[in-house]
Amino acid sequence: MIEFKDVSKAYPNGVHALNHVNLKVEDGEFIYVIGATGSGKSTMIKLLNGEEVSDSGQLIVDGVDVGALKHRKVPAYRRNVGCIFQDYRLLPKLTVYENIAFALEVVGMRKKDIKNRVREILELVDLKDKARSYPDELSGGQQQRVTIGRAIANRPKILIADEPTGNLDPEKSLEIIQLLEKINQNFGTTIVMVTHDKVLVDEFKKRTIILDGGYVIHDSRVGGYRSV
Ligand SMILES: Nc1ncnc2c1ncn2[C@@H]1O[C@H](COP(=O)(O)OP(=O)(O)OP(=O)(O)O)[C@@H](O)[C@H]1O
Repeated sequence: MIEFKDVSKAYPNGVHALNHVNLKVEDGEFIYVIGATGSGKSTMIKLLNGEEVSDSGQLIVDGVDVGALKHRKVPAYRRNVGCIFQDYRLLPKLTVYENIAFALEVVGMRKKDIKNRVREILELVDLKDKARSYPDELSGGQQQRVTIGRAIANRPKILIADEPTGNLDPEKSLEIIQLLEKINQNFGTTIVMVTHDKVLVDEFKKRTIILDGGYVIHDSRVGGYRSV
């Protein structure tokens, strides 16, 4: 479970990016976080992946008080929280296979297990035929599917997606949301997705959180832009 308990975060320049956020996300939920530019969405994600620490309040993820994590424990925590971004962030000199395998090598998985796991992942993200390709030989949608594969390679309990369809056309965006839904259903992965994509939010309705000026101003179980 993810629980924000009265969480506030200001940056050194005095901007209050999040204010008294209270939010509970149960295991296996798939939620959207929406809001205008500067409303605090990325800050929420940075707190979740341990990149930033709140000034007050508590963020509990899977029983871990993230703000109180010792520096050396952050990498282990991050293994449980997969992240994908708008700008893919693949390693350009590694093939698709190697990009995914890398995430498993760093946690010390055996070579044989890595091979099996990467094969499974490539099947899931429908890129078996691109294993030997390099990122710049792939379309945007394909690159995003590789990053999703890499993010879930370690079977994290939580997957955070920061505008995963931001650079994609509607058809490719649809593929990405369908893939995320499959991961959510097949593995029970909790998914928190920040998005500006009104069409997706309206068509694939899910619990939707709206941020405004760092405040949660709406938490709709019905979802969809029109109903909030
Ligand atoms: N590192 C930083 N230092 C200072 N201010 C920051 C920093 N990061 C974000 N902010 C400010 O905090 C506020 C919230 O920013 P945040 O990036 O969380 O918003 P967002 O909702 O993700 O915006 P966008 O949709 O444009 O990505 C904004 O006013 C922003 O200018």
